[in-house]
Amino acid sequence: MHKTLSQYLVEQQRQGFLLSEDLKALIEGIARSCKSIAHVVAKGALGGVLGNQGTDNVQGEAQKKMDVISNNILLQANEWTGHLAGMASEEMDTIYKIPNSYPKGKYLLLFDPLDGSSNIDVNVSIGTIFSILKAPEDSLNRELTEADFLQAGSQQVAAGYALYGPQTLLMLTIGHGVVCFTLDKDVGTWLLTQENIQIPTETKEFAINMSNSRHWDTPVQNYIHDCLAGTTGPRGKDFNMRWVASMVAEVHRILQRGGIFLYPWDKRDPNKAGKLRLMYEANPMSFLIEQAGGASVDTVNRILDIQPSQLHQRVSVILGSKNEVETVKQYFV
Ligand SMILES: O=P(O)(O)OC[C@H]1O[C@](O)(COP(=O)(O)O)[C@@H](O)[C@@H]1O
Ligand SMILES: [Mg+2]
Ligand SMILES: [Mg+2]
Repeated sequence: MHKTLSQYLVEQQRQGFLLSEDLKALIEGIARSCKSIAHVVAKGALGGVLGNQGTDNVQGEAQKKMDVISNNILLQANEWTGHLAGMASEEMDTIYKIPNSYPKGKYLLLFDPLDGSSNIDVNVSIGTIFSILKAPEDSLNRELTEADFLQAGSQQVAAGYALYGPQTLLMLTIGHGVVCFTLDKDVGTWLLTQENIQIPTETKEFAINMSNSRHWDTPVQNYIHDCLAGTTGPRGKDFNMRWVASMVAEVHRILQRGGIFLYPWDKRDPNKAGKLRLMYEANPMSFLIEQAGGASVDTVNRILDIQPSQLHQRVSVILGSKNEVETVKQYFV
């Protein structure tokens, strides 16, 4: 018999893994929101949810209808529960403070409501990424500010993602390893299907958007060049390549069978630190990857140690199998 998400969380509490009632209920609430999003995603053209919304988000990216729908589902499902002080999302200009008419809680929820937007209309895997922080103690008796969210990824108390693919999955860490739940759509329940997920330390598979290669920095060019050289090159082995263009799908593959994922800084827009967002993508994914025995860096620095200075901050990301990340780091020193 598979355990349900609630049974798993109660068990974690009993084992003393510092899981408050509020945090437990918050995670269950996020999982319920992801179930709703999965339902809408699956309707596709029948639900009239494909295509563009006709608006841009704060980062100047065209929003898909599903970006906006998913964002609203997460806001509406979690604002009234009393577990949160505020929320922040890739799709909102600034933070969302819990309205005064609702009870205020002690956690902050940050999310990428729909990751892999370019894949929505072509029926390729997409997901929802989330990160939970504690609101600073002193913020509970005053107006919440953006600065309250600017905490290093190492401060996360939980993180995870839902993956809307051939199966609907929920990957979760509360700081004690990584577990995976599969949505049983017949009964609408998340059931525990994998525990103690461990990323193999070695790999022969990389994921990078090769079309950007002429814009890469020299260390990235050198690293990929050596991978492509295969058995006759300095790495002495043949590599395979994958690029789904949904970070959730790439990270999921790496959590299952190892690999390395790179979305590095490049010269297309030299003032941008990278494409991916630190608070909504890089931090939660880095927490999961480290909890599964992998590594995650910008170039040489651990992503979870970065002190954010802006809510929508971007970052260069290199994550995956530990020894391969270590190898890439050597190209930067
Ligand atoms: O289209 P590109 O440049 O290959 O970028 C793909 C990357 O962009 C992202 O889609 C960004 O996520 P959003 O869809 O949430 O904007 C990542 O999931 C993915 O790794
Ligand atoms: Mg994303
Ligand atoms: Mg997104």
